Parts: sequence; structure tokens; C-alpha cells
Amino acid sequence: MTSLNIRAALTGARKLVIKVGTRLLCGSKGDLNLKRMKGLVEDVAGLWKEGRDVVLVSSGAIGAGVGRLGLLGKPRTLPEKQAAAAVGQGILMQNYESFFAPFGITVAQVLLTRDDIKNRGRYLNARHTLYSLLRYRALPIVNENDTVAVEEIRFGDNDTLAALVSCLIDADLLVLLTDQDGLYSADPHENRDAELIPEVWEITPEIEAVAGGRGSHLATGGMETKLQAARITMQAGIPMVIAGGMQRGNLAAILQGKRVGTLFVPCEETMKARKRWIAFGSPVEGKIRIDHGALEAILKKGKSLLPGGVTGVVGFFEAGNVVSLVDPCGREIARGISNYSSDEVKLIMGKKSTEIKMILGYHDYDEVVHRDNLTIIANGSTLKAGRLKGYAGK
Ligand SMILES: Nc1ncnc2c1ncn2[C@@H]1O[C@H](COP(=O)(O)OP(=O)(O)O)[C@@H](O)[C@H]1O
Ligand SMILES: N[C@@H](CCC(=O)OP(=O)(O)O)C(=O)O
Repeated sequence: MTSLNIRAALTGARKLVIKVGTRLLCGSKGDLNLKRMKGLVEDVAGLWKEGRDVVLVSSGAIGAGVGRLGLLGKPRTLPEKQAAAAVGQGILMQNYESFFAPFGITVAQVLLTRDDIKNRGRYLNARHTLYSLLRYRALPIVNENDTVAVEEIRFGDNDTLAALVSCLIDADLLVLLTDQDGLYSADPHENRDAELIPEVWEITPEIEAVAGGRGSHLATGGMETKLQAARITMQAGIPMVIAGGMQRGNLAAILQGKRVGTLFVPCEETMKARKRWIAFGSPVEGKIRIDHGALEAILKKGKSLLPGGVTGVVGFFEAGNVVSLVDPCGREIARGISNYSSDEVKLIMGKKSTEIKMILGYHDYDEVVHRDNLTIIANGSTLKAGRLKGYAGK
């Protein structure tokens, strides 16, 4: 695949994560650049109105807090940074709320710590919360929960957080907006002759060498953490673009397939890493038997497994474990992550999703196994849904 093909493929990206850095939002004293923020919001709203899902990862809480508290610079100690973030996060959200409102877009604040990603149960929770917000057409605005995150549970920088959020929601594209138009052959602040690198296919030592650290006293990480984010997205099979957010229109241009910023091309070999993890990387804790209707829905239409299609449960498993889905003849057709434990599935099997609340007393998910967490298996190999034409399951 050529870089032009990949750029063109970005036009079809439906689920986007867009990260906005402190550099764009805050001046050197922490003063929020409201004009720029408003412009960014207008650009994001344009994509949203095209029917795309957007999760915004916004930095700037510490910076805005520094500005409002009149501090001389970014605090050095963690409690002071946490205090600044507590002040600034509210200011950020207040402005996002008022800038998105004229477009009829409701925003939602989502604050995460590293534990929300590391712990499988919490990971699934965060994922489902984000999915629910997008289903409600509310635009999630994510930041690190700086006010409570101590060193051990910190992401530390929002570039990494944005990459992990992209994996969390299976994004089609991550865009990191910053003050530079992409990755240059040297830090443009230090070298006027630096040239933009339009595509990166592999993070080589040469690429690492051009990426400098922190770019301003309020921002974190500089290009180093952006490369760290690219390592994650490239392995996860998600294209990532670093682009300039100082001027309007770059987001739209990227989504029109134009050669804007630096594209980090995902590795095709590892595109299905997550699906492979589900199929082969994790122990299978139990089996769920499904009926012909569910079999057809999963294999031919790529649908999720709903409780109504379940006919039996074998073994003992917890919510979040990988289970085998077996057809009425007992053949394994897929593996997936179960949203419910074996005891819970036994209670809700054969029922409608709307009955889950009545039976269990709670209703966390409609699906027993969501299609995003499901890998189809046939003759020991993984296949895409819809490709199993001859398979009637009989
Ligand atoms: N090779 C490079 N190309 C572009 N920018 C670089 C490079 N190396 C270091 N930088 C610095 O990275 C900064 C952007 O990162 P950062 O300050 O963390 O911004 P943000 O707040 O947007 O995350 C730029 O202002 C620039 O000084
Ligand atoms: N969570 C912090 C952002 C930390 C960070 O990574 O900043 P940046 O390098 O500007 O993206 C904040 O809101 O201030």
C-alpha cells in the first residue's frame, strides 16, 4: 500500500480521536487562547456534523490553572500540579461547553487514570462509557485525572493517553494537533532549515534522534511522547497524524485525504493484533452455545452476540474473560470477551436485552459479547465476518 492510498483511506475514518496540546490552548502564562479554542471547536464540529464520531483528548488543565491562579510557571511538585489542574479542568470544560453549544453538540467530561486502562474490568467500563456517550451523540472530552493521579497511576502525558484511548475505542484515526505542522527533521524552534517529514513507516533510531523533548514550560513531552504514541498506534493498526493546529482547516484536509502533517503508517502485519490476542493470546475460560440465528448474525452480518441467541453455558468464567462461542453442533466458531460472568449468562440466556435489568438487577451491556471483542475462527484460522459464505453451521 502506498502512502497516497493510506491518505485516501482516511476519508472513510468514522471514529476519530483528536488530541489538542497545551501549546495550542495556552499562552506562556497559562492564559487560554479562546479564539484558537473556538476555531478548533468549529473544525471538530464540522467533522461531527458529517456523522463522524469524535473523542477529544484535551490538555491544558494545568496550564489554565497556572494562568487563573496567577502562578509564575508550571508548579514543580505533584500536589501543586494537581491543584492547578483542579482549577484549570473546570475552566477548560466551561469553555468547551459554551463553544460546542451553538452547534447543538453536548460535551461530556471523561477523566482517566492509567489504572482505567491496565485493569481489564475498568478498561471495559471506560470503553462502554465512551461508546454509550457516542451512541447518545455526546462528545467525550478526555483528560488525565490529574487531580487524583499519583505517580504510579499516571499516564504522564496526553499523547500516550490519546493513543491508548484510540485503542480503547478502536479508532480509525488519531490526530495529534500541536504548534508545529508535524514531525520535522529537527526541532523547528532550534533549526529554521528543518524539513517536514510527510510519512513515517517505521520508528527508526534516525527518527527517534530528530524528536526533541518538551517544547514549552507548560507542555509535557514534546515530540518524544508523540513518537511514543505512534509506537502504540502503529502496532495497534491505527493511522496517526501529527498536524498543526495553529491554523484552521487541517482536520478537514486530513479527512479529505490531503497530504497534511506527518502520517505514521500503521503496520499491516499487526493490524489484527487485538483480534489475535482474543483468539490466541488469552486462555479460553468457558464456552457459550449459540443458536442458528445468532450464528448467522455473527458470521454473515458481523453482529454482536445478544443474550437471546445463547442456548447454553459450559464452565466457569468472569466478566472480561475470553470464551469460545460454539454452534449448535458443538463446533467452535468464534472467541470473544464476555461482558457477563457464566452465572449471569445462564440467567439471561434466551432473553431479550431489555429483560437484563429485571433479571440481574442491573444492565451494564446489551450484548453478551460485543462484535468489537469477537474474533471468528474457522478451521483453526481467523476470518473476517461475511467471508464464510459456504458455512451454514449445520
Ligand atoms: N523534530 C521535531 N519536529 C517538530 N517539533 C519538535 C521536534 N522536536 C521537538 N519538537 C518540539 O515539540 C513541540 C511540540 O510538543 P509539546 O510542546 O509537547 O506540544 P503539545 O502541547 O502540543 O503536546 C514543538 O513546539 C517543538 O518545539
Ligand atoms: N493532563 C495535562 C496535560 C499533560 C500533557 O501531556 O500536556 P501536552 O504535552 O500539552 O499534551 C493537562 O491537562 O494539563
